[in-house]
Order: sequence, then structure tokens, then C-alpha cells
Amino acid sequence: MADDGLLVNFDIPTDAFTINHTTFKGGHWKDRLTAKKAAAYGRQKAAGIVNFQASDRGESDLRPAKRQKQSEGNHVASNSLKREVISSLFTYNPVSSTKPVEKPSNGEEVPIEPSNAPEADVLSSFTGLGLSTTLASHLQRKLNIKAPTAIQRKAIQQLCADDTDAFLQAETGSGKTLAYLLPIVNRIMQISKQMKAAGQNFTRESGLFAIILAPTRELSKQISTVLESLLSCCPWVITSTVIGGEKKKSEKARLRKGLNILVATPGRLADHVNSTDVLDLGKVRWLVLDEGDRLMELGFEKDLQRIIGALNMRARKALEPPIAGLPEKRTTVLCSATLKADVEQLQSIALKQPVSIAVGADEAAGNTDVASQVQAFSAPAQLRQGYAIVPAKQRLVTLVALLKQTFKRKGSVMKSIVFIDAADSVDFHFEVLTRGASQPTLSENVANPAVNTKGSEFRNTKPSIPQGQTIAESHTEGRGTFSGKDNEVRVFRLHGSLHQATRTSTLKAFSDCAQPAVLMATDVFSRGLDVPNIDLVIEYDPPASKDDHLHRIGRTARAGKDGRAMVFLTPGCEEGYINILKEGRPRTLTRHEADELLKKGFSPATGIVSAKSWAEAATEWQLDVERWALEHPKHLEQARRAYQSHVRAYATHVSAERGIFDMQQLHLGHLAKAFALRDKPANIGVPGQRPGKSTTKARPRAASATVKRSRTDDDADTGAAVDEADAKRKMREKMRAMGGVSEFNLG
Ligand SMILES: Nc1ncnc2c1ncn2[C@@H]1O[C@H](COP(=O)(O)OP(=O)(O)OP(=O)(O)O)[C@@H](O)[C@H]1O
Repeated sequence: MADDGLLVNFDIPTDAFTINHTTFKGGHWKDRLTAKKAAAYGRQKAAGIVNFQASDRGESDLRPAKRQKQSEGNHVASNSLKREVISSLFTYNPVSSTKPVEKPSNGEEVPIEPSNAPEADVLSSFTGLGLSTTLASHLQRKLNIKAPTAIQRKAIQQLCADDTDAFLQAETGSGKTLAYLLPIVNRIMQISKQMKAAGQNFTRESGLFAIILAPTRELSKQISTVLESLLSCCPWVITSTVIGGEKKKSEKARLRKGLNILVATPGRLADHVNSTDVLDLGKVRWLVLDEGDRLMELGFEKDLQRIIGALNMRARKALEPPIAGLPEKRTTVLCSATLKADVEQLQSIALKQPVSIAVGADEAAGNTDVASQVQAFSAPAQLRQGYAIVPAKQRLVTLVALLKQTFKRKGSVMKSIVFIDAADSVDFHFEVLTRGASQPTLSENVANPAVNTKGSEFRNTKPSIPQGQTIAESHTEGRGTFSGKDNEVRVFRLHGSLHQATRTSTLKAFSDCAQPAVLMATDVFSRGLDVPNIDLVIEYDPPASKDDHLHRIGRTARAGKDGRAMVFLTPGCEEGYINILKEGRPRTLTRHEADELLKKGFSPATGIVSAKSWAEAATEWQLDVERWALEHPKHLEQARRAYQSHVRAYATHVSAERGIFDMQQLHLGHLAKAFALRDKPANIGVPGQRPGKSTTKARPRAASATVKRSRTDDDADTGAAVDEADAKRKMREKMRAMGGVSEFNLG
């Protein structure tokens, strides 16, 4: 620790560094001598000194020694001649403005009835709802799906019998995909039967009958996989995808061969509508807009208009010869867990007098009005929510403490997702959490899936990089440095700036990983993705909107399973977010303090044998990361980029929440420490941008935002509506404001 000039674990009077000679009393003589020497050294070097107590002292004892003024010439980075700031994790942190109102947990968890589980009622068998016995028994035998969920019961009944447009809204993880796919497959199977009865042959060339649109390629692929598993009971019905990421020529070839159900991203389909003559939309009778509100947020409105316009135009032409059993009109279904903001706009583009098929609190109360029903949404009841009040400086170290604690015991938690607001920041945190550990490459894992499940067997052979990938890109998996003693944890990273092949294989590797794993990801993976065994969602950066919050935490507690979620908030105005969390009416909302998490994560029992206290261990870990960043220019640059991207992203919270996530209240100096930076905020430049992108992605604003960035399927990362210039301006203002008195302008 000498190189940091820090003195830890000594009880030093608060004025120890403001007088010339300090008398140290009590304790062992050796400790007194070391403290004396260190104090003298500290005076000479004018170092930042931490005043930690033994771990058994109370929180109030942890108050800081007076911060030492830093004199010129000290903490000078040898290469840049810029002044370094080494601040303590435990000093000058703002104090929480809210009092815990929730009862402290006594450790016992009361069971909560899941709200998105399949119904136990025997009456709600699939055949009773209108599905054919072939499809129902296929569900039971091959897919192990025995009873429908509430939304499936309602949707199957409605969509099997009627051709009215519909809003489909239910909690995350409630089985909405099957809720719209099952009636469509059932009806297409009926058409094939009726065609046969009428002497017609049902083939892949009979026509394209259904289109499902989803905002991202990952989600489209997932839907396509579920659809394929359903269609294995009627292999004559053919499905395919057009989602980009491959040559348009091969997509065209597939369209030319003929297919009956198409899963697509809007941008790519709109492209084919314009340029692919063989794409015949005249027989399309079902159109599903999955994550409909997200499609609008991402700026796909024009693409949707083009697709729907083409569908309307071609539907007017009479079919020659007519197809037996084909409905007269098209049914459009709009589906999401949150259909609030864009519902009217979407309705005007896509739907005619829709019915609402919803499952939620208001629906249960008998509210049948479409407009008000679509505003009612909440998280699954069994999802245990929480928030952690963490000062900006302690964010990184608290995240690690939480992960250490979470994965301390084998089998307690299988998988976790950590949501981070910008691609650069995901990259940086991935490096921090896997630093020093051997880094198997994705290509190795993909090439040898058997190895993937046994972390200890990863070999360091020369990777074969998939075409179009850089070596840096292929490195998306590593061993978590926070792994438990007997519980190795794999860490993955994902964001929209990665090459598509990397995104696909990393998601698959995370999904298939049989050992505990953490995925660090941007919001591109918050919608719709269904990865088994996610037990914990950590919103390390708060979401850009409350809708995003519901989708993020909805990656856990799916189909009746348990799950936990925690959002990090800094003390001060961000605590206003607690009220927003309460709006979702969570059954449990537990408050956590940073000290409590640090204590659990960094107590000596977690394997840091040399540590005398959790505070010392936490400080050692933090300083180690800071040194690591300083010693490696690549990582330092990464940290700086991550920091700036985070600040930019912070400016893009929806306008209704900007009072809570207030740029003016953001302490840039403290924040820098959470990115392992010792620079003064004003000195943190961005040395070059992400190759191939003008800037790191920031998050989307609400649909009501006036500035929208048009997006393509290739670029569907964290959303549209990024007012980059506005964010930069705010940051500059903030930097200027920070030029006054601050912890980092001393000396
Ligand atoms: N009837 C059922 N019985 C058991 N499991 C089911 C049933 N229906 C769906 N599931 C499972 O529930 C999980 C969640 O389904 P799905 O992804 O369709 O949820 P969703 O409502 O679309 O969620 P989101 O809003 O997050 O997109 C999937 O793993 C699916 O296989």
C-alpha cells in the first residue's frame, strides 16, 4: 500500500494531519511506531490518508479524518504529469436523505404466490381453450408445458375464435410468446386441414400467412426457436427469419423458396418489402408486433408504416385461387409487458378497434377500458425487489462485494445479470471483474462446448477468431475475480457494439453455461430475452425509464420461478426513485446500505486472509484496481471512456425522472473513483472514440422525447432518442461547475 501513500486500520485523531507532531496512544507499540512513521511519510508525501477503524467499531466511528490538502508535486502520474487524486472510499460521502421505512428483514422469507405461473386449474387445459389435440399433446409431451398461464388462457380463447385486433399485455415472464404463437399455429394447421379437404396441397409455397416483428435480432431468434419447437408437430408448416446480420441475397433465396410464418426485425423486413419482388404479402393474415412499445421507441415507426402500408395494399387484391379456411381479414396483435407510452400512436398505425387481452391488477379489478388497462403494469408478485443506497465513490467496490456475497456458496445463485448504461462501461467493468484471471476465448468455448461447462479446464490455446471479429471482440467471457472459494463464476459481456456473431455466440454461451455466471449487459438485452435460471438482476446503473426497469428485472422470476432484483441508487436526489419503485406495487422492497453490503462481501470470511477489517479489504481492493488502471494505458483509456459514456448516458433519463437523476447533483469527482480513476474530472479526456461508431451508445428517452435518432436493426443497442449534443453540453456545464471548490481541486 505504500505506493498509494495510504494508512489504513489505525485509529488516528481527526486532526492528525493538520498538526506537525502527533502523539499516538494506546495499542501495541509496533502499531504506534508504524502509525507515526506513516504519518510522517504522509506529511512528506502529502498523501490522502484513510482513517479506518477495526471492524468491530460502529459506523459513526468510520467518519473521516479531515481531508488532507494535497500539495503540488505529490501523486503525480509519472507519464502524464497530471495530478492524481487518491481519495478515501469512506470520507466525504453524502448522507442518505431517506429513512428506511421498511421493516428490517429477520432473514426469513415469507413465500409469495407467483403471479405469472401456469394455472393449476385442470379446467384450463389447452384443448378446452380451442387448441387441437395434436398441438396440445405436443406441448405436453415434447415441450413439457401442461397448463396455460393466465394470459395464454385468455389469448388462446380470443385469437382462436375471433379475428379482431388485440393488445396483449401481461407481466414479464408470463408466456406471452406462446400466447400469440399457439393460436396462429393452430389456425394455420386448421387451414392446412381445410385445404387438404378441398383437394388443395399445403406446402411452403402455399403462402406467407403470418409475420412476427421484434425489435432486436436476439429476440427474433428466440421467438423463431420457440416457433420451430411448436412446428415440429406439423413439419409441413415452414418458418424462417429475416433479421439482418447475413447477406440479403441468402435471405432473398429463403423467401424465394417459400415459407408460411416469418419472424423479422422491422428494418430488414421493410428493406425486403421495397426490394424483394418474391415477397408476397397478399396472404398475410396475422401480424404480431412483439415488444410493440419498444419498436416505437427505437424509431421503427417509418419501417412499420411501410410494412403495414404494403400489407394493406396487397390484401385488397382478391386471391386466385382462394385458399380454403383463410380468414377474410388480417388480425394484428400488439404485445408487451408495458404498452403505455406509444399505445395511441401504434393504434393509429396498426390496429383497428382492438380488444384488450390483459392480465394484471386492474384487469383483475374488472377494469375493461383498453386505454386505462394498458397503463396498469407491475412486476411479477414473487419477484423480491430491493435497492441499495451506495455513495458514488463506493459503487464499484460495492458491486464487487455484492457479487462476492451472492456467489459465496455453491448452488445458492446460478446466474445474474448486471445492467450497465453504456457499451464502453460494460467493457470496462468486464475487464475489472475478470482482470488477472485466465481468459478463455469465446471461439474456444464455442468450438468445444464441453469445456465451456468446466471453467477449470479452459485452455490457453491460440483462438480462431470468427470472420469479421477482432481479437478484442472475441474476448467476451472470463473467470470472475469475485468467484467463491469453491464456486467459480464465469463472467460474460454483451452490448450492441459487438459484432453480431459475437453477440449471438456469447448469449448462447451464457444461456448454456452450466456453472454460475454473470452477464454484464446494456439494455439491448433487457427486452423479452428468456434465459433460464437467472436468479438475480442488478441494475448497477438505474434504468432510463420505469418501463425499462420492469423489463430489466423481468429477466428473473419467470413462469412462476423465484427471483431477486436490486437497483443501485446514490444518496440524495436519486433516492426519489424509491417512490417510483413503489408505484410498481412490489410485494417486497428491501433497502440495503453500502456498508452492510461491503461488510458482507469483504469480511475476512470471504477469503481475504490478510484483511484486518472489511473496510480495509474493500480499500485494498479499490486501490488495487486503481493501480491496475494506472499501470495499463489500455485500461486507463477504457476507464476514462467508460466514465464519460456513463455521464453522457446519465443525461438521457426520461424527462419525468430527470429531477431524480439530476446532472447538477452528480458528483463527478466521486464518480471517477467508481471508474478507478485518480484524475480530476476536468482532466478526463476521451482519447479517441469507439472504432466504427461515432460515440458510445446512450440510452433511449421516452417516446415523448422530441429528439429521436433513427435506428437500424444493425444498430439496435440501447435505444433511440439520444440527444448527444444536449448530454455533452450538460456535462460541460457540470465540469465547469466542478471547477469551483471540490474535493478534487485542493492543493
Ligand atoms: N404454460 C407454460 N407452462 C410452463 N412454462 C411456460 C408456459 N408458457 C411459457 N412458459 C415459459 O415461460 C418462460 C417465459 O415465457 P415468455 O418468454 O413467452 O414470457 P413473456 O411474457 O414474453 O416475457 P417478456 O415480457 O419478458 O418478454 C419461457 O421460458 C417459457 O418457456
